[in-house]
Amino acid sequence: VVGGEVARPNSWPWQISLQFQSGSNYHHTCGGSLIRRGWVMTAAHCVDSQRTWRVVVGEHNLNSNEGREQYVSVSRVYIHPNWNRNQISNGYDIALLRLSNEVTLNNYVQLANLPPSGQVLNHNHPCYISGWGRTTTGGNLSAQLKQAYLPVVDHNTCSSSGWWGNSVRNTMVCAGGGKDSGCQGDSGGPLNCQLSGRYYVHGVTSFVSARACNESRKPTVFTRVSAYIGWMENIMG
Ligand SMILES: CC(C)c1ccc(NC(=O)[C@H](Cc2ccccc2)NC(=O)[C@H](CCCC[NH3+])NC(=O)C(F)(F)F)cc1
Repeated sequence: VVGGEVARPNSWPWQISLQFQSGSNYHHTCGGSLIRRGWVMTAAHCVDSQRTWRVVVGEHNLNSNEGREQYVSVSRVYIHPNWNRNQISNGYDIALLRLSNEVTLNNYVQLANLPPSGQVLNHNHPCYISGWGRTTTGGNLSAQLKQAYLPVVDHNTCSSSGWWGNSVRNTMVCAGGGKDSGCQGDSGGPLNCQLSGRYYVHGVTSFVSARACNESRKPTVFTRVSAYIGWMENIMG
């Protein structure tokens, strides 16, 4: 996350860290959202390679053990069948991870609220991105979970010339476009949008400008969760 601030610990209790094994260590690579005690929603581009994954829930500082973390391995990866890694602008950047066992819910670990199928938010609807991604373009990951206020940019604006043009579809959500943005390492994480006093995970972080994470008029682009509710329910049962 470029800009924004460090989140109050566990204030986004469905936020997970997706990590891959490298030797005897694990490295954070993407975010995700806990949507059932045994299921995580993330981006397809995070998991379209053969790696040993683990999910950490209840995480805040990646570099210290704060006693709230639960570590669980991934038993199966379900990537959307239409995902094409060479055509990120086609969308379908969404995947489900079946966990090898169910996590315990508590004050630090909660399920995400998902939006109703088909819901589209209006321009400037209040949302926050959260993640451990780079804090500047080309910079380092954040040790602590960060958040930034990224209001929705409607499709009409986001797909206009000077903005993302025809690189965005209405199965995506744009948000931000100013000084604050997502950045590498935030992929797969949630766009948390407020609806009548509760937060819903309305987006899955997908892409930013290749020039600069917070390039102006290139809002962070998210997979629109409400476009994939049916697919997810089919997989999870
Ligand atoms: C739609 C098409 C024109 C398009 C394709 C790719 C991009 N962006 C990108 O590729 C930039 C590149 C980059 C790398 C490092 C630092 C800064 C920027 N990376 C990204 O946007 C990666 C997803 C890449 C998936 C590739 N298999 N996502 C993210 O960084 C995140 F966190 F915002 F979700 C932007 C647009």
